[in-house]
Amino acid sequence: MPQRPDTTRLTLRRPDDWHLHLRDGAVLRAVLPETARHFARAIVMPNLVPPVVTGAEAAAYRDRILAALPEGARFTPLMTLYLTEETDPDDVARAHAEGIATAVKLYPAGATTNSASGVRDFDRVRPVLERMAEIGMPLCVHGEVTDPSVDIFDREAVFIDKVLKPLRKKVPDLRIVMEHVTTSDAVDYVRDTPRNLAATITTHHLVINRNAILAGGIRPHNYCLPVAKREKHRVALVQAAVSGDRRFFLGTDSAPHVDARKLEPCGCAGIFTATNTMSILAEVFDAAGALRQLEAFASLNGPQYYRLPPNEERITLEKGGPVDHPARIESGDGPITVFDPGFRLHWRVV
Ligand SMILES: NC(=O)N[C@@H](CC(=O)O)C(=O)O
Ligand SMILES: [Zn+2]
Ligand SMILES: [Zn+2]
Repeated sequence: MPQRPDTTRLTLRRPDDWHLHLRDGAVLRAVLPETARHFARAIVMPNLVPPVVTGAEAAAYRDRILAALPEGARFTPLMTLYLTEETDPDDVARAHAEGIATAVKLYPAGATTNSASGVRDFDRVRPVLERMAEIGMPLCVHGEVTDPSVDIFDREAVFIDKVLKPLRKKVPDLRIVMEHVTTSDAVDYVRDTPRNLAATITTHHLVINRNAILAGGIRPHNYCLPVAKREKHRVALVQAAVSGDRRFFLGTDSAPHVDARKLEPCGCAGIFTATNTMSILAEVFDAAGALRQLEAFASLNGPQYYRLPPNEERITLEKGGPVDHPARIESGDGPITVFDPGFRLHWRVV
């Protein structure tokens, strides 16, 4: 007889976060322990001010992260380089060969928080992309067009047609990760693409749809980019995440901003989920009857696409009475609100 799954305890390989914002200074020191507690590695986003563009800048940022780690933490930051139209292909290749940079990050200029130095003319970065294709270095993409005439809820779908498809034709050997996908269009595109394309899915996009931002009052803490879409898109994301399909894996996009910056009349985009991500994911996968796929999504598919070994260590999650997480964490620059999924959590990392 097949063994009945144990639905109150779940052991999996230690997870990794394939899309994470750690910031710098006081905020870095406040948020890093939240990720290092559960995650072994993370792809660290380079959108600091000024951005992390060169290999030397990535090495210096990595050193600041390592210096901010709590005593005894076992956590490896995997660094990314912020792609600009001035990026030097040789510098990128060197940083990759030396193990300083794992990937390059493409922000269309103006698409999201701290993306002003991003790419306007994609032909100008062709030489970098071609070199990356040669050496097998992945490109992480913020997949939204910035054309103000395109509706904000359509910017991801339009990006696929107007930017990603042509780019993949021009540089077919480039290995791409579509970051934080939010639409069934992106899920379908990844599913229909046999090679060199994968996608990260965030914690919050598995949980909220656009009502969580706008219904019953405006909720800045649920505002991020790409903005959450209709319920049918959230359902498509959950289906992709629990499917076991190796091309979908966890990138929390945990993006801390101090509350003062979130609550301004023009508040910034980003949701901070590092603190309760594993509890939320267990709840989502449990509700979908797919707890056994959580390891693939959080611990196996990412390393496979990045051609890294999965972690040997294990973590155990346990289901019990309601689990409380702090509503906010303190940083030297002010409080940072932790994402509220809107339902009680019962899973905790033991
Ligand atoms: N996701 C967000 O809304 N914000 C991110 C940037 C990004 O990942 O696009 C940030 O840096 O705050
Ligand atoms: Zn982004
Ligand atoms: Zn991000």
